[in-house]
Amino acid sequence: MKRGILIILSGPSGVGKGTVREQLFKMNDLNLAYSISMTTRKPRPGEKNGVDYFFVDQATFDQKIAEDGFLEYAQFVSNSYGTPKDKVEEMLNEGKNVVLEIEVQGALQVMHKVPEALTIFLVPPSMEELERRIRGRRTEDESVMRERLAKAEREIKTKDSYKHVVVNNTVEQAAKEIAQIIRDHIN
Ligand SMILES: Nc1ncnc2c1ncn2[C@@H]1O[C@H](COP(=O)(O)OP(=O)(O)OP(=O)(O)O)[C@@H](O)[C@H]1O
Ligand SMILES: Nc1nc2c(ncn2[C@@H]2O[C@H](COP(=O)(O)O)[C@@H](O)[C@H]2O)c(=O)[nH]1
Repeated sequence: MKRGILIILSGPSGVGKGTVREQLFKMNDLNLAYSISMTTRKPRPGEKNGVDYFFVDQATFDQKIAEDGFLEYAQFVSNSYGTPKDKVEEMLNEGKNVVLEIEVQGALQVMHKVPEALTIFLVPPSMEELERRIRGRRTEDESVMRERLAKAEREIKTKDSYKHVVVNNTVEQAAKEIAQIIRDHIN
């Protein structure tokens, strides 16, 4: 069986990565599988363990680091996030095109380890719109939101490290552009 490809979908918090990803997963020809990350962040209302994330405490996360169990991991605004590597490997071997929806430090680690990965950076139409989106989601308190927005300014400066940069004007347009990038890559 042909091995799948690794796809990194990165971009600042609140830009719409998760929303665009949901749209992409409706396109069956892309043969996508989602890598569920591990995090020490507390679940938001509606988030499910083993679906949105594996929610763990810091000791469990640190144990996973000690076992060399992550493809990449990073600290993001007071919480740890990482990609469990065994599952990614399994899905790639099953021929799936595996999507990592991760922040910039982790993305740079994967680019180093897997230079052939397809890397896509999603940017907002403007910083004002990014703030509107992250505020509109109502998942973070004011101080965390400010930290995420400050980080976003720095993250966007790394966009040229990615093979593709896509503006998330509308979910449909961004998903369509990313789907085409993936199709061009796999076909
Ligand atoms: N193109 C768009 N136009 C308007 N609103 C959007 C668009 N894309 C996403 N949104 C909204 O912006 C908010 C943030 O989106 P989402 O949670 O998908 O971002 P994210 O990049 O995955 O964030 P995080 O990295 O923090 O998980 C959501 O309320 C979502 O509905
Ligand atoms: N480096 C990694 N970043 C990850 C991973 N899983 C998610 N993320 C990114 O963290 C921020 C914050 O996420 P949130 O769910 O708290 O809003 C966001 O940019 C995610 O894409 C991971 O495994 N590694």
